[in-house]
Amino acid sequence: MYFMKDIVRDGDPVLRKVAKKVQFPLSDEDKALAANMMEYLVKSQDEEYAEKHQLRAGVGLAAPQVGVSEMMASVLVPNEDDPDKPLLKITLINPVIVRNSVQRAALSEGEGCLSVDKDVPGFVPRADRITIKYDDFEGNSQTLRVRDYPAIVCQHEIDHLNGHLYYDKISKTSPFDLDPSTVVIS
Ligand SMILES: CC(C)(C)[C@H](NC(=O)Nc1cc(F)cc(F)c1)C(=O)N(CC(=O)NO)CC1CCCC1
Ligand SMILES: [Zn+2]
Repeated sequence: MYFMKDIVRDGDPVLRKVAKKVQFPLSDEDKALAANMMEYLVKSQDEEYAEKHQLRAGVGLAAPQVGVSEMMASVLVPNEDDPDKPLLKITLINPVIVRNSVQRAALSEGEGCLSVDKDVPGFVPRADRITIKYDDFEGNSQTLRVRDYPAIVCQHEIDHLNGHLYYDKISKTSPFDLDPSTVVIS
């Protein structure tokens, strides 16, 4: 299980590297890494456990954030209506975004990051819909099409694998200006 002490913070060079592709068959270490990353997200969304262990409730976690420069990220987007049926629960291995909609989207509250302790205000414009090619645990290539909030989370995590942080994408000149055609997601 990871705790906040295990999460690498901005300033550590590992967050600015392009991570290495994961090799198949998965090593025991990589299997454990995937399990531990998803476990963090599950436990951090359990209010009682998160409170007890002072965890920030996470919807996504990328391997570089726990100090492992490999192309693996976990995503767990809860479903307000039914906690037992998350909107998206997936481990993305060697993910590549192969299609971006022209339509842009941004979270109305801006973004944050488990690895960035400071608050950086401003809209983070992203694609509203994306198609991701990734490998599953057996090494088979899979395709995932996501839109809106789950797509924002996937883009945020895949950025981590390529050394990007959310605030890199906030406009320096006008952080709260948005192209009028951008979908604002609350
Ligand atoms: C940085 C933090 C504020 C902890 C953010 N959580 C979040 O935005 N809210 C949240 C948490 C839940 F558990 C359930 C829920 F529906 C909403 C987050 O996990 N990330 C993931 C991250 O830092 N990955 O590297 C930041 C988000 C900003 C936009 C997408 C991911
Ligand atoms: Zn992040």
